[in-house]
Amino acid sequence: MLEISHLTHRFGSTLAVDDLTLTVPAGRITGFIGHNGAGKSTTLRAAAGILPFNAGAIAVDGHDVRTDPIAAKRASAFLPDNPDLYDFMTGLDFLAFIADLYRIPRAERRDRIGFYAEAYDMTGNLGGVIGGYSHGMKQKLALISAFLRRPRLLLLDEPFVGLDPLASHTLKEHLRALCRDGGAVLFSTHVLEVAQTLCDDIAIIRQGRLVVSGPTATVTRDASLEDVFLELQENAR
Ligand SMILES: Nc1ncnc2c1ncn2[C@@H]1O[C@H](COP(=O)(O)OP(=O)(O)OP(=O)(O)O)[C@@H](O)[C@H]1O
Repeated sequence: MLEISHLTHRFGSTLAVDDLTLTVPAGRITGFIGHNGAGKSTTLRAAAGILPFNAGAIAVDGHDVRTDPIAAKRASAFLPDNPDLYDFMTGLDFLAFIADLYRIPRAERRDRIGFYAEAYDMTGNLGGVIGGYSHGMKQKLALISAFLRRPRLLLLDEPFVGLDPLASHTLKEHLRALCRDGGAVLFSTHVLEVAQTLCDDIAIIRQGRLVVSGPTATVTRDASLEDVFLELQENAR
């Protein structure tokens, strides 16, 4: 579903991502783990088609993000760690705007908004302006807008930070459901426990380079990775 080949990107003299190759298959949740500044957000933004990267190639559901950007963006939804939404709009206006943008038929949008708003306990808040939302409420609205689109690929940057335990639980269920329906998920996290319990696959990035990727059980069992895990755990603390 997502094919990243030899992705390389620099910000000035900082080599943020260095020759990274990673595949996220359909039907699987992949956890993208690394310490602060490892290159996770840069990779996710490149995959989402919002960061013009220096070298390499990325395809989403077979669509090259550089040569076929509209099809690639249509197939994926990206949630940044700090969603920048339109403060002057109500939550409902924002969702209607996204539904218009992605041409979601009226009956479907009503059903999906109703379903996801209920699931994230946002039904009573959608009439309020986004500027008055808490950080967690903004995050939930961004999640609803992503699920509303039924993306094939979901790219999430630290999605569990700021969510209450119930919303975190709901999100995990929705990620699993998206994969059951043939979609794929790539999300970044510092929390190893979340990755270990939720992910089918884990990819570890350090200083812009992919250290390892593969099925969670294999990656976490590999003794040579103990150092990487310890380092990440220290970082998380
Ligand atoms: N817009 C930017 N301008 C300059 N340097 C940047 C920019 N964005 C990221 N970087 C640098 O690129 C490197 C990778 O950053 P990135 O945000 O991808 O890491 P990350 O793994 O997502 O980190 P975190 O877990 O802290 O979010 C870091 O050295 C960072 O300082």
